[in-house]
Amino acid sequence: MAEYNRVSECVGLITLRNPPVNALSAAVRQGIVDTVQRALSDPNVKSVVICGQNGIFCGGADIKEFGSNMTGPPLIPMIHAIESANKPVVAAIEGSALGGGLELALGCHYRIAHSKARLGLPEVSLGLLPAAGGSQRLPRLIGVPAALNLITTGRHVTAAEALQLGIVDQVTDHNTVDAAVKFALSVAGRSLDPRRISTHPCPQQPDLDALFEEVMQKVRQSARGAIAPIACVQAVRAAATLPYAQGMERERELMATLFTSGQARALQYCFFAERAVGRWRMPSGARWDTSKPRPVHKAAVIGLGTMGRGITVALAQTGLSVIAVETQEKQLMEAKQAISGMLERGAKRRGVAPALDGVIYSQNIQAVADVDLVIEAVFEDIALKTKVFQQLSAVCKPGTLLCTNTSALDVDQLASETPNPELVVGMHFFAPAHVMKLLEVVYGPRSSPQAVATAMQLGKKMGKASVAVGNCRGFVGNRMLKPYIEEAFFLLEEGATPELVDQALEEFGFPMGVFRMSDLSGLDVGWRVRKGDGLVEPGTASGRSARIRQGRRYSPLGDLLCEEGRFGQKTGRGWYQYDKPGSRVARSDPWLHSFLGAYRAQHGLVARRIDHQEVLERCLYALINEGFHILDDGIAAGPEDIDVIYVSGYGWPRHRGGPMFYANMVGLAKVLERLEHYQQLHPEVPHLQPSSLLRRLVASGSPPIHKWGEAIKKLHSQL
Ligand SMILES: CCCCCC/C=C/CC(=O)SCCNC(=O)CCNC(=O)[C@H](O)C(C)(C)COP(=O)(O)OP(=O)(O)OC[C@H]1O[C@@H](n2cnc3c(N)ncnc32)[C@H](O)[C@@H]1OP(=O)(O)O
Repeated sequence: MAEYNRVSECVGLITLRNPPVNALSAAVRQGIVDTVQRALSDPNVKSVVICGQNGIFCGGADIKEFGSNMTGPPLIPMIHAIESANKPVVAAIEGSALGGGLELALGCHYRIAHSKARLGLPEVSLGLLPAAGGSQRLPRLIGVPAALNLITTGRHVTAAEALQLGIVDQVTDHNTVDAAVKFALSVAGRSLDPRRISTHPCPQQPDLDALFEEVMQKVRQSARGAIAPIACVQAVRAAATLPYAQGMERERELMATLFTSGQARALQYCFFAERAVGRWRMPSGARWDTSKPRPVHKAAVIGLGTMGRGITVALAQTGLSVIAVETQEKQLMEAKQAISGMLERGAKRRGVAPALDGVIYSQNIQAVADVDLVIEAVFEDIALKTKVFQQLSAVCKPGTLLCTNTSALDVDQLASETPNPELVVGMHFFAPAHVMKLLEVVYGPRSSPQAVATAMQLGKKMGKASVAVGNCRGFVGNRMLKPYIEEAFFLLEEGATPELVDQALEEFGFPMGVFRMSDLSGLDVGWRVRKGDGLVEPGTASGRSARIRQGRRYSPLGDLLCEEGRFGQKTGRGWYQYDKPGSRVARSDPWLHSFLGAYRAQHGLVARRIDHQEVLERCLYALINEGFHILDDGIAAGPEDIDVIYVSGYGWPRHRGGPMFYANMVGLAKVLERLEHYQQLHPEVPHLQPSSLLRRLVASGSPPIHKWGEAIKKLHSQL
């Protein structure tokens, strides 16, 4: 709702009240309509100030209302009434003015912002466009290029940048409402005609067509199939080329298509899923709201290879003191140089001082004696990690949390090697660790809730999408990736090429298909894991039996490439060829195609035509099926956890919401039917065997994704 007061005798003060972000719910919109009318009809009121309670102006439309029948006064006429008012209306912006919140402020005649405020039109990230006049007013106010940038990226700007762009009229370090009231008094009685943005023409822009063509091309390239950024460009184009009323009509048409689109649903689901994963829970019943994190002031990183360096940077950038340990002097010196460089570049980008003094380098593990938390990032070898954990247990002060960055080893086994297994959790970062958003916090049966709470809080401080998951082979992300990669290998055996598979996945929205990604991360990584699992048999034994290992279908294609020294980009050859080792531009490799032909002939395989649909169904449904196993095993608490992991760490296109959301959109019955179909064709592939949870969900009527939690609980209790 909105509260009305008269202050300084002749200023009507309207305060938006809808915690936590004063979203423009039906009640708030009604409150604004009523209070604005009251202020305008009160002859004692000379000017009006609109502010938000609790230090935030407005977080925009209430996203929770979007799925339902929207009631209450619509935004556009409400904002129009403010702009047309015959008394000056001033927006007092503290905290955030985002989306509909900024559109409301753009309808006001003046905007005063606190220096710490952030403003933006982030609708594009929810699959929408600023459709309460924002796409028409902002270009008129700040010009087409700047408006295009803000509206197509959804980025938030600081108050200082907003002032420079001309979005706000004044920035204050003091009480924003007081400043706005003073300002409102000073402008009472002035002509408002020049202050009504909708009446302005768009500032002239030379070569408008070329500008829009260039931006459209850029947006299409980066959108990876998302439709909202394109609609945003079209809406701004309308602002630049049409009178306001016609531009508004175009804005409405474009929004009508976006508003009900699957992409908007997916993106809005992601918004809430990212917040939901912070409310973690463990099978033991431990939860985020009953588990208190320990304070972490000082941390240590053991092992300064690629991962350790990135983790050190991520920790130092949060303001923590970090002890970075590497036992070999040469490696330590190299790491110091690399970490300093990363900190300097990061600080330059963010316009702050680099936290170089926050990191102390040491060759001696004794240096970590007084830290609150250690992250071990040594080579992936259980004997080495066990030794490190035993040393840490002896050296660290009581209560120090011991975390491992392992991506493949058993966190429980490591915990069992320490006298305090309750203090051990996995913190699985993704390379490069100071850049990638995802962090899997892996708990074992003995990890204490406090240890999980501490790792989750630290992840949040580092700006990571932190997801608490149970301990199993590959945790959540890599466990689901395994069947996805295996299906891609099988498709090559059956007649596909890396180019075909990658094209299908990239058209779906992945930034890179599975083979280009494998070339980037290195084919030797998977080879080492398969060797460790006893799956690799050197040489090229032929016939069907060579492709059945440990009782299931196996493709040795990746191993054969590694035997040829083709490790991907780093060797200049992999599934593709590169100009030179380290080069990033993948080119089709005729050698690979004849290798595949010879391989098929040797194994008696006849290549058949494979289309994009089959690539998507085989790779994605196998991955999704593993996701259902993970939910059934209680490794992930809910589908949101899996989806956040895939969107923030594995390049799953955000506008498709994550694998489990995608399954929900496709229809669980359809996913089940296709898995059954492929399982019949490939009975020796266990990962195509539909998970029992998927079957049970379909049998119980395929509940929508937000009801899976209840369904899983119910289905488990019936077992
Ligand atoms: C057909 C015509 C229809 C016309 C429709 C008109 C369309 C208007 C366009 C819009 O305005 S769309 C909304 C645009 N706004 C945003 O995208 C902002 C989203 N919010 C944020 O970015 C952040 O929440 C924040 C405002 C910067 C605050 O960040 P902070 O880290 O402090 O808190 P959070 O944890 O993110 O949020 C707290 C709590 O509030 C919920 N919430 C936030 N914003 C909204 C919102 N706009 N609507 C509903 N709920 C919102 C958030 O979900 C958290 O609650 P939860 O229970 O933990 O999930």
